Amino acid sequence: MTTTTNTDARGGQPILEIDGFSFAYGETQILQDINFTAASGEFVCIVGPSGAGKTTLLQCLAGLRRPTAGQIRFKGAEITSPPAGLAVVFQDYSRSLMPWLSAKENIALPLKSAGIGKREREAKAVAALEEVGLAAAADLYPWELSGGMQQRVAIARALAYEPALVIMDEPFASVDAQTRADLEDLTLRIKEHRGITVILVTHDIDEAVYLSDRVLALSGRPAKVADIVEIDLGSQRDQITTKERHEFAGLRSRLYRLIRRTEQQETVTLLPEAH
Ligand SMILES: Nc1ncnc2c1ncn2[C@@H]1O[C@H](COP(=O)(O)OP(=O)(O)OP(=O)(O)O)[C@@H](O)[C@H]1O
Repeated sequence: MTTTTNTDARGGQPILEIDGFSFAYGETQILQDINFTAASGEFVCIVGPSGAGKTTLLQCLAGLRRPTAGQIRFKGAEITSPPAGLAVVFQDYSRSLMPWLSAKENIALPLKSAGIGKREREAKAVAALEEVGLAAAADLYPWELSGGMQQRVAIARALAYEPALVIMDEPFASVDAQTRADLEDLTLRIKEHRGITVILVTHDIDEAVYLSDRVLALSGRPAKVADIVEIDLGSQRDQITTKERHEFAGLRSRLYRLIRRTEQQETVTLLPEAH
């Protein structure tokens, strides 16, 4: 295990450091020379064209895959397997929740593997359900809950673990627009309240601007960092007034251009040569 004493842009110990990171599936290079540092308490969204390698990067951050070059560090220690203090929320809540367990039991299950006693597991599960506004659904099964409620259970399960860093892969992609907005605001509130760091992959540029302190934009094949965009919209976000601001529109256009440029470049590369 390697440890470092780097500091982040705010002068503190960075919670996450991606250092000269590259990844290949066999001969196919997917991500190349990615460098990024997240400060404790930051909300970072990762955007990029489809197939850029965003999920692959998250899997490496979560310790589920190893980089083929470079290093990822969590609290200064190299990630070589899923580290304690880091929780993951996936898009597909229907597959991530156990259908034969109640909401409360789904949340308590990973705590059992962490060696936490029965009464404490139960207390943590109930508290986490309260935090996501689902106290009344503790004894319901996933199939008795709406999609948005199931994703709240998945978020509660991550929170019960009391992580310092939550990694989310397209967590709101499978719910309707109003539920999505509610879940975005819930995630912002939890992040603020708990002071945790969130790294979230999304296809939705508006969502990235709305949620983030910074957006990491990936582009190219293999994907590299196209830009790291500061989202200077203050810590209080509102679905209507924040999105009405001209700064919001400017940031959204800037990110769209970055992503579109990549997609156009790819189209040009794929066109057959003229004879
Ligand atoms: N297990 C795997 N083996 C080989 N190639 C893979 C594997 N998983 C993903 N890939 C390829 O790696 C590339 C990046 O995939 P990844 O899912 O990380 O991209 P993504 O940016 O998350 O895509 P999307 O936005 O469409 O979800 C794609 O070309 C994909 O086909």
